[in-house]
Amino acid sequence: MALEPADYNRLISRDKVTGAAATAFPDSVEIPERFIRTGDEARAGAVAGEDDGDEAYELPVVDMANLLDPELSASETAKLGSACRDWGFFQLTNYGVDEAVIQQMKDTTAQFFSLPLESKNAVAVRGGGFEGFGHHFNAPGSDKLDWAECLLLETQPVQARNMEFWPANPPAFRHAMDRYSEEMASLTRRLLGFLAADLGVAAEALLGAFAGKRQTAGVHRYPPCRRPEQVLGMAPHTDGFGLTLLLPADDTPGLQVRRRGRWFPVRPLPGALVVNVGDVLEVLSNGAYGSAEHRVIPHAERGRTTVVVFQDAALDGGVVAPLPELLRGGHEPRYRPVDRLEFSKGHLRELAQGTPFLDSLKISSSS
Ligand SMILES: O=C(O)CCC(=O)C(=O)O
Ligand SMILES: [Fe+2]
Repeated sequence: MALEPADYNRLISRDKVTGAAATAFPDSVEIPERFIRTGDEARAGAVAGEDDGDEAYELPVVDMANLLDPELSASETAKLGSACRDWGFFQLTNYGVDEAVIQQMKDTTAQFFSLPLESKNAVAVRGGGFEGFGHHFNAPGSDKLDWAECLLLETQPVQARNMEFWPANPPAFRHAMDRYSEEMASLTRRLLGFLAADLGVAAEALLGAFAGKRQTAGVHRYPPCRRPEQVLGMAPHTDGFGLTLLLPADDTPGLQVRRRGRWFPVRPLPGALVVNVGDVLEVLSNGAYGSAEHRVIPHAERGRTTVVVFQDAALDGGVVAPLPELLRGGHEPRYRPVDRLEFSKGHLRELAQGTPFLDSLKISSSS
């Protein structure tokens, strides 16, 4: 059974950005209580690079031009595979999308966020729903807010769009998002061919799992915060879809990836996308790829804007399970199959209450 946007509306609670929150952002010396994360586990953990000198801690970089070059493709595909196995994250360069589409997405996003709050609230979340302009998801057990504002939209398939949440101002936003969304869907298909080669399955098997599935966009703005150690731009989480593609609209750092217990800051390369494995792809790959936890820390002086696209996936019948091809030849499944809707509920429960979900699907090996 497919998960309808309406299902998300019942599962997710988002808050409208109020005038009080909006005035907290520019004047970030006195942080309102609702944003303060002091004592929060979410802020815990060593950050790599701050205290460990020469250790290499950069995210792997994968070059799409190399993937497409017959002479370099095999070694670049191996690099892509090892990034997905070892990090669950990589930066993608030379990804071959028309620069004008990227630039218009960045420009219209910046214009949208610079509008007065009343204009942005023309597309505000409604009734604690999922789509529209607001804060990120809120955990029912906690009323803490992220130091961020965010526009969430269903972008693919086209019939799933709810245009009342697509900003009419700036006037070029809708067109920009439409084109950007199409480009990201086709880039995803290109990447899936190489991921399939790395996993040793037919390209159609992986492409089939993503074909016709939802694409959701998250447009995020993290205002500067003069007390960044007190707040979070986004709490630690994994992404509950197949694959995530993130466009940094500026060069402000802030995203951190958890690997082997430490947080690794992502330094966006000019002209690169940040791509990561979501929970669904971890299961499809039978655990070969890992969906890594990540979080956002605001910058003390500079705002940060990102445009994120989540590509969903599932097997026939709307089931999330390891690709059957990976189980041939006696390989045991490492996750039990679960209906896509149950999967979303489990993931959202994890976001809200911290109950680990993917772990609950893992089949412990009998040997
Ligand atoms: O904006 C970012 O850097 C991260 C956003 C993110 O993790 C998400 O939207 O799931
Ligand atoms: Fe994320």
